[in-house]
Amino acid sequence: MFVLVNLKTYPCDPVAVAEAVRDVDESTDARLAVAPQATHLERVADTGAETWAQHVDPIDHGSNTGQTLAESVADAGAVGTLLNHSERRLKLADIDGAVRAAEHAGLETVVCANNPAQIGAAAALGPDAVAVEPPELIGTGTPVSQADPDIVEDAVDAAQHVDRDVSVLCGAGISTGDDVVAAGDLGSEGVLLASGVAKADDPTAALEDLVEPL
Ligand SMILES: O=C[C@H](O)COP(=O)(O)O
Repeated sequence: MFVLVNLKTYPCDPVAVAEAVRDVDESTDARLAVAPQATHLERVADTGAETWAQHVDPIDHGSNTGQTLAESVADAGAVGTLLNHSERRLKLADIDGAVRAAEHAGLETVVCANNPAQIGAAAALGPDAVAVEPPELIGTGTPVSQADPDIVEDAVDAAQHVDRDVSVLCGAGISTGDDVVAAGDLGSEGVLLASGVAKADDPTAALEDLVEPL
């Protein structure tokens, strides 16, 4: 299972969380990664933790003030990027452009979507993975795998119908090892989570709990 921890703009210490991700990753067969804010990418990557960007724009080098260039996040040490997160929605053409920009920079891609229909559309763009996240469950602590298991199974079916090479993650409210196991039982190959680790008093303990049953 892939456990991708999005730090959003939570007021946590990104380096401390990254060190916890690195250390727990070494103790499990699961794959762990962390997605800090763009300004923290280099410091986080320097810890040795697998580091992802939260977003890149569908642009090349040039006159794009204030935008995030895929090559720049790769230079900072990121190996992948989220795209179209529920809190950073893009138009379809821009998701397509951002997937191409990320690929050009050598970044792995996870395109987020709200529901199975959007997952099918996202999978058709050829990312490495898609992540289904019902927005109403994000940050609630109520796991999608428990509150809406059908959405995960339907997302897996939708993605496989389009492209069997596209992995499916699920997210929203995931915070325990049981949630991760339930996600896997529904056909998900990983989880995307944030508050369960970024807001934890002890991120290492939270991560250990997430991977303990794997
Ligand atoms: O990127 C992570 C997701 O939005 C899930 O957030 P959450 O784990 O706080 O529900």
